[in-house]
Amino acid sequence: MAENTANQTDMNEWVYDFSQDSNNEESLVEELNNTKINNNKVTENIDTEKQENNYDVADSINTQNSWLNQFEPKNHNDNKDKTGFKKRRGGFNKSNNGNNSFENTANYDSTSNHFQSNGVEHIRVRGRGFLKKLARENESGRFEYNVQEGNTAPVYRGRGGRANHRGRGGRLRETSSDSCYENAEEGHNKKENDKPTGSKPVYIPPDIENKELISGIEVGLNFDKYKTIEVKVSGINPPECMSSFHDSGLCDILLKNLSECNFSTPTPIQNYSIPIIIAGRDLMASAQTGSGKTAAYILPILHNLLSEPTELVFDEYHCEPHVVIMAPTRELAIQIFECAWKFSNRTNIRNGVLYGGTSIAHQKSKILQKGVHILAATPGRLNDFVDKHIVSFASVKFFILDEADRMLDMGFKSNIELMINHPTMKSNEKRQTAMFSATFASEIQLLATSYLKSDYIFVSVGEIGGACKDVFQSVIKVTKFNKKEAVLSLLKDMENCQGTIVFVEQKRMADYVAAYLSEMNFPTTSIHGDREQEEREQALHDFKTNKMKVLVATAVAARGLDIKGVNNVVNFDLPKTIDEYVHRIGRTGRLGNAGKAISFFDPDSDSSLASELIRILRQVSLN
Ligand SMILES: Nc1ncnc2c1ncn2[C@@H]1O[C@H](COP(=O)(O)OP(=O)(O)OP(=O)(O)O)[C@@H](O)[C@H]1O
Repeated sequence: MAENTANQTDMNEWVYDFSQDSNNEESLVEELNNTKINNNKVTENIDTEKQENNYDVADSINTQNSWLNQFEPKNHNDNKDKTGFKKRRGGFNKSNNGNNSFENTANYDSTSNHFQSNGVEHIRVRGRGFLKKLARENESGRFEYNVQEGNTAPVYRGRGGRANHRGRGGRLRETSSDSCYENAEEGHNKKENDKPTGSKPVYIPPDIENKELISGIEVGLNFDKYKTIEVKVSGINPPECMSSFHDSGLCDILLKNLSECNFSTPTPIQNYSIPIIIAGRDLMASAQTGSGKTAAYILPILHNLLSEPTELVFDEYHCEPHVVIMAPTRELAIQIFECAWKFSNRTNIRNGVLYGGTSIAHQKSKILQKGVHILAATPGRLNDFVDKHIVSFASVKFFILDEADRMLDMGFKSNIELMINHPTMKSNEKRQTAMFSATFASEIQLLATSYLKSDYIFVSVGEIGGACKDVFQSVIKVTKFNKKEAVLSLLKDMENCQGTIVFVEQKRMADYVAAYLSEMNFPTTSIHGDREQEEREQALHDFKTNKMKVLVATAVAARGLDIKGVNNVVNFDLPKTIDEYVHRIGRTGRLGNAGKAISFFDPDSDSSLASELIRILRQVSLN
């Protein structure tokens, strides 16, 4: 019987034999259950029987709460912490009182609902109406939350410890009735659907201040391998692809910006997309994660705006962007905005971003101040602005769907259709439309064609939906009861766990795992849809600046996020679909850099993914 910890098994011992052609799903599942892969091998190493190691099996087996109970800090001696707040069912409150094991948790995040034992009291904030927040500045100038009934004072938060300032060094939460009702967004916080309370703190995000943080990933050793990837192009009369940025016809100012951003050689998706978009053609494109799809559409769009300038229409009530870029998550919308901003340097191009969880008034004033040429947005907030006639599509030249397959699946489709069919939106024929993703199921491709001109071009770089080959993938059999220890072992075994993203399926699990790892002295933060937007951005900031070594995330961080120094992705829970797996592991191994992805395969819950998982692993091993 194998030992109950991940590090007691040699992960290379069991090599999956890809020569056995096993098409039968059951046998694949069995294979996964019994042995297998690492670098496209599956290893068996975690025994399911030592569950009691984690928690009391007898009273909890097979119930969700019991599964969560294993994360309960061991020293709880009553159901309430000293603040008087009841512990969550199956979970816990975090406070630094002496009653629980979090008193020594040095590192769990720095924001309001995460624990930090720096001698400052940090209380988990449980939602509006349940816990009132009081901003109190501590000695370092940093704000924290205190529990005090009846206090609804505005709360300010500073990253660098400066109060009453916005920007990276200080952020403002205003108290207003300006509420967000959107829901068309991944990781959307349900609390945002609450009726306005009149005292809801509204988050005003910082302006871009730290250019270093948006400077992008550096080219890795395997960058040259991009040249060997097969590219397929279909459609009538496709424009010639380019071979260098200097060939591209992009205007000089953009070439200068490119060189400042250390973009010296285009990636294949850029080689093909840039000429196609410059030529005015519609495009559906697929290329592996981390291969530069964002610049592949931003650069030709900027070129068009600069070489064929048209008047920007806006007044104090509304604006008419020339370019609308849709993304499924807030953080991705921000990232696209930052990318456009970076390449618009020295031009008169104005960029804007709209996303939920933030002050509507603030975003409105931002885009109406001077108008915007390029607007990156999440669907819910954009729809809201369109409904309120703040944004009109009357001047749209380009409509872009990033993560297009996600934008057109059931979750977002109706929102996208609302925009595409909006009375102010130009017809397919009169606007240019482009769609990008690393995954593109054929039924979504079919649906997508109805939004494109009939002579659109389709480009695929490598296998559509294939995993990035620079990610070393391994799968370990771990049952749910042993995952906690397995992830701990993995982190301990890593020479340096800096830059590790741990993916989980449930929002509350993200908090539990993050709290547990913090307790085990791994500086960890979390991002998921139940966190306030300010906390989500703070978590990403802390992870990007290496303040936190580990980021525990739900699907909200699976797609598109481009973070330097992500070396490892751990699938604590495997996702439900193989496409999400491909996107998750694509947070590492970007732009020719090597990365590692380790997935816990639980036969009880993951067998439906087994055959697809093996297909993806085989693809990589065969090339
Ligand atoms: N030609 C280039 N030269 C140097 N850096 C580049 C180049 N193209 C893109 N990059 C950088 O590569 C990183 C990945 O780019 P990007 O986020 O656009 O990838 P992507 O294909 O959209 O990934 P995903 O599928 O995960 O969304 C970014 O940091 C970007 O700045």
